[in-house]
Amino acid sequence: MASSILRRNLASVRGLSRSTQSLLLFPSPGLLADPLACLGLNLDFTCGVNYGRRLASSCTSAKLDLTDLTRPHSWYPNARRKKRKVYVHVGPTNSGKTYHALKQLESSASGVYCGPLRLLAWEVAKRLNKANILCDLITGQEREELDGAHHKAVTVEMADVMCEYQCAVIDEIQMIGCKTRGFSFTRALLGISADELHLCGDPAAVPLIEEILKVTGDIIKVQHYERLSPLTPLNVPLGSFSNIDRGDCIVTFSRQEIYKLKRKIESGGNHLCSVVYGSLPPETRTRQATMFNDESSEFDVLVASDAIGMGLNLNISRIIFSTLKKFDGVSIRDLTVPEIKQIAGRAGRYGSKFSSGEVTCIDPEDLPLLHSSLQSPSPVLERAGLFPTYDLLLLYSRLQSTTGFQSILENFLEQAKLSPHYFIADCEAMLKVAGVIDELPLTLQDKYLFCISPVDMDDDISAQGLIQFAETFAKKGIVRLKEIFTPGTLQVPKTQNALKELESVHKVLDLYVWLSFRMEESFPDRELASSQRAICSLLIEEFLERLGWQKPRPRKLSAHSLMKSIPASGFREHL
Ligand SMILES: Nc1ncnc2c1ncn2[C@@H]1O[C@H](COP(=O)(O)OP(=O)(O)OP(=O)(O)O)[C@@H](O)[C@H]1O
Ligand SMILES: [Mg+2]
Repeated sequence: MASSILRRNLASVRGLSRSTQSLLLFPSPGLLADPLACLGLNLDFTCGVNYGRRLASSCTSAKLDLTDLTRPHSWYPNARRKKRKVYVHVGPTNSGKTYHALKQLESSASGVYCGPLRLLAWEVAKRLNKANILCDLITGQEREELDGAHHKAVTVEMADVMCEYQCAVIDEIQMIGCKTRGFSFTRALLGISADELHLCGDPAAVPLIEEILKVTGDIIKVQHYERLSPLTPLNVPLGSFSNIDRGDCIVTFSRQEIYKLKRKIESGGNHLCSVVYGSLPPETRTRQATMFNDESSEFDVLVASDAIGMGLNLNISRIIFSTLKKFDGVSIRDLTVPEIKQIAGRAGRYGSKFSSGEVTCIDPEDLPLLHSSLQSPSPVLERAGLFPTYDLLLLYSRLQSTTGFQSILENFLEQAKLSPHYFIADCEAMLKVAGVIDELPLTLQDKYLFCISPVDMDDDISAQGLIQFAETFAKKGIVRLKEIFTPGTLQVPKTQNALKELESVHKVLDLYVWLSFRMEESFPDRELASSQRAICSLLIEEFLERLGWQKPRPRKLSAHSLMKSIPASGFREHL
């Protein structure tokens, strides 16, 4: 058969990852699997022009459609060789879903926890290691591997689909429907090769999971859970700010509003506020949460964005929504039912200081929406995210007349064929990166890597950081951090703008660390970047502690004293 000859030919081609070569030999038309498979492998993508021509003509004569993504389950031969027992733990927030899945993980000989956030991976690694179960921590920006460990806590993007486990946990599985990150959950769901797979999340994901797994031969068992402690929606709004009490968490969605509320509450003289929001470094978010949780700390109120919606274990007695609207990057919209339930569910965590929770709003007009949302089931998920693999894009690129990653990706996505249970991930952010690096003399693999890197292109400093890294890499093949950033020049921010700038500097250093794990020789200064990144978060915390509060407070480690500061950010002018 022409297609099997083609597969054999392709499998011997230099430049395809080992996993892809084996998949090409796997008898499936839905070939060229794993979206993230290439990332850990050292690939050589210098296939010549002749190869491109040969491949193009082979594909045409074999009528092999590279854009056919209708059988993603066949992309993962390791998982397909198993008849996995899939346990789906579903229920409301705070019902013990993750707790029960982790108990199974702990009692297994080997296993992996896949979470949606670095904070969750950290928490699980810490928990297992404390219980004397050696557990590696692997995220895009961290690799803490322990001799003899058979367990791993990872962010879902880092899940290894080539490894064999006795037990695997995928937490917050309803994120499979997330338009940007859903495809990584699909990949973990279809691809992890484990005897037992535990999925935790919202019941709204169950029909989709059952549908997707119909073709895998896995055995599925759904376990329903009830909330462990009561959550009461109040009939009255907060009223005056003098009603703010210990253990309250005020939720709002803009950074500016968070600091405004913090100042307002602290000016009352009775409370100090910890803050948690998305662009704070994750370690800062954890430390702010720890300070709020600590009964002996004076920071007894939390002001947060929806960044608290997942993961952090917080001693919250009452959630107070300052608004039920949020700007989602395009327009201002109402919060969805799942968002409201997820955030409200942080109050009254089982086993915390507050055994029952309450939820209310500042604006009385928001109460009806709050009440109805808490009583409504989340809308059933209909489709899971999907994204083509690098290898697939590489093969497809050989059939195109352009070398621009942006147009290759756009053309591919336009032609992609999917089954009704899937959607193609929103790759607007990737296309934005492609748009700025496409002209550089980089291989497709390098471009792909920069495009999937965790850069925030809406943040000017982060975007400039990425461009600087890509340009220097294209020119010299090696990016020394000191050429771009002067270590020892960071200082405690004095204004909101300086704070925002420092958050962005942290993101750029984080990006360097991320790149260093994938192109070790070209980004050799990982240690320096990590230490500067840690200093950034300490300085941010120093600022947060000083803000709105004049009384000096002893600290074990003063970030300020760590360095003598000169300019606001250590990055040279172009950053
Ligand atoms: N049987 C149990 N014994 C002791 N503690 C428990 C038990 N079940 C749950 N907990 C604790 O209750 C809290 C909530 O449990 P868990 O995190 O598993 O809830 P969840 O359903 O996963 O919530 P979410 O949807 O918010 O992630 C955790 O601190 C957990 O350790
Ligand atoms: Mg959970």
